[in-house]
Amino acid sequence: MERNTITFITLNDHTLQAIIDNCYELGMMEEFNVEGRTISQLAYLPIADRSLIIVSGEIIIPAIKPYLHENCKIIVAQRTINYTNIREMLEIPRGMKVLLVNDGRERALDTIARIKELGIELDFHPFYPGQTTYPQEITIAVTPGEAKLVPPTIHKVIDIGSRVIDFATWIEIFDHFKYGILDLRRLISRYVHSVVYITKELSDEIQKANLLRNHLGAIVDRIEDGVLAIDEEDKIRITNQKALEILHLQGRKIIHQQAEISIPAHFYQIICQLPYEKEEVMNWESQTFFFRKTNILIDGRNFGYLILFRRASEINKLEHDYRRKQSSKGLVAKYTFSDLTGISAAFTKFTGIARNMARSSSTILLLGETGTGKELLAQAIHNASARRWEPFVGVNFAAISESLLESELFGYEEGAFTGAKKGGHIGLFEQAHKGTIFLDEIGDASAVIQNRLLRVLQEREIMKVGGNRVIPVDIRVVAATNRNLDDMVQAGLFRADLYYRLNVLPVYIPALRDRKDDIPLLVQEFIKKICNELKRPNFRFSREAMDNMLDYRWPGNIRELENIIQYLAHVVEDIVVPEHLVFNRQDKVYQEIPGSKGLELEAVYQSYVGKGFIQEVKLILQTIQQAKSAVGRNYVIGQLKTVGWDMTEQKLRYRMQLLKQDKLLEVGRGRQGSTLTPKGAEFLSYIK
Ligand SMILES: Nc1ncnc2c1ncn2[C@@H]1O[C@H](COP(=O)(O)OP(=O)(O)OP(=O)(O)O)[C@@H](O)[C@H]1O
Repeated sequence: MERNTITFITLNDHTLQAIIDNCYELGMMEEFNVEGRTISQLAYLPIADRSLIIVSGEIIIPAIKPYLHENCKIIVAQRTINYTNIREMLEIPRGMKVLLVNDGRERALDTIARIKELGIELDFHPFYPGQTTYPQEITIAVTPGEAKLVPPTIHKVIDIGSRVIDFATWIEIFDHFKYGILDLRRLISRYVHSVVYITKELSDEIQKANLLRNHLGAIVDRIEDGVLAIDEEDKIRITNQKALEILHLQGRKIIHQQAEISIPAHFYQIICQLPYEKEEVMNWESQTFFFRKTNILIDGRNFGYLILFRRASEINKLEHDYRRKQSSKGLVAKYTFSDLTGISAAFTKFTGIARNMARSSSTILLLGETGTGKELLAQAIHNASARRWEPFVGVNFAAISESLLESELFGYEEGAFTGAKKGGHIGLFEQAHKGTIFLDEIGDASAVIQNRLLRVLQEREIMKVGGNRVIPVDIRVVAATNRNLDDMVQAGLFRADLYYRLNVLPVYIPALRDRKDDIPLLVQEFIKKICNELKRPNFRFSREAMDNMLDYRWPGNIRELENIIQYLAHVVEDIVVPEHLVFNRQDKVYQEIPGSKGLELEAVYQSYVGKGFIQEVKLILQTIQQAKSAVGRNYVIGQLKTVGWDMTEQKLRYRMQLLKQDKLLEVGRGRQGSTLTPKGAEFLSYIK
């Protein structure tokens, strides 16, 4: 039997191509001879005699008439979008604003209507030549084959291809050729086949989405915060086991349910009132919770909000564990501004300045006499800064021997020198990464160390001893000294460029004699603290004794005051009188405070070896022993110089303090001298 011929005539090439492709997809080549022409081809490609003409729009009929036989039948095709191309569109979140771009207003509106018929719920805005504006929040465009008309500012273009012949038109074509019911069935099955294809694709997608959702569920369940995601229609979209446990909803299915009726009423009230993007503390069921509420934004559109919540007690535990871990490494700042005692105007002023400076990340230089509280203040600054959860690392330049200092500060690589630990060593700068490094007694740093410090402060990177890689470090520097750095710079003892790097935000801490108003309060605080430690009743000062305290010059500042209270706690019953005060007495000797445990001489010896001090300690003890009577620090420094050993007063004070702690020395206050204890003499002969 001769096959029927159908000829599609369209205005442009790509519409024709899309229609012919669709004929292949639907298997229409088995039913008909299918031909296609654009209007411009009609002049040189004639149409077969008995062909049925199908035009893509009424508008082109007058233009094609001259090329057609008189009695030929014309069908105006109804066109619809090609289902096989809609998958990408289904991935756009429901309700989102989308630009529908076509080559004319009517065709744009028609395409929108067709898409809507498919049940795709997007908020379409038509766009066609001649239009210049569209809602600026739109980022996605859908177009049936007119991608070239999409405005360039749109991020994503989904081309669903040119529209094809709809089902009703195919029936009209079949009817024209008087096809029977069996043929129609074939047509329907071809159509269904193409729909099944897209359904299968979709079901694959759904399967993938389900898998992803299960994955997501497993991940969200592992989060230790309670999680609730609520969409813009107040439906619960995501939750986790922790949230269900806190809300007593275990075993209940609340996903896709209305939040207002599924969540306990008071909790629901709380989450509705929460501000966005801000940590908030709220009570629920007499427990304190930390909440955070965040908008869920996808491609600029709001899809509801996410709530994360956790019991404050759990956060405190975390903090506690963290602090314990850090403090086992010795990297924690214990003190905060509330641990600083004082009421004087000078105290209020310098603590106020320091508190403000804490907020910035700039270098701070603390200047003040010994014992004025520089280290305490450095810790308080760290704890008031944004870095408070990160390490606080202190380095005392008077306390570490020169030979160890470089590797302590910068670390070393494995094999850097004989005796270097396997795996190398992480230096203090690296340990302080993200936190604060406190450079105490910076005036005591040697020229070599000053040089290397300058490089770290300039470059914010370090190189380990024996290493060749630079390691970036993010640190906040707080430095302190009781020496006059200005004078040291003048005398060429301190690098001017390092001084300027350190002296960014200077804080001057006044001596105790210049803030006498603080003395009674400090006395009170130390009595409370020390008596509590010793489990003894508090004592008090007579008016005369307190007057003496106010008149005294306090060369050792608050440290000295604390030591005096410590001493008094051992010798005073109830009330302190002027005779108790050591600085009033002629002999000026502290009585020994009982209760210390002796250390094994070897252990003491090893501890000094470990600090790199043993040689210096030996010299100091020898010098004091040879003097036969109590000697002051200046005497020791002078004697050490004669044997070629240069030592600053600060360094000597620190070492003598250690010797005193180990009960090897009896160190007097101020200008009182120091003598060896019997244990000190024993130790000296042991190390000799
Ligand atoms: N405002 C204060 N309130 C309570 N205690 C304080 C205060 N200032 C200092 N102290 C105490 O005084 C002692 C000395 O303080 P700190 O070690 O911080 O002084 P410093 O200036 O760093 O001394 P140095 O220069 O000798 O190293 C510490 O025991 C500290 O706890």
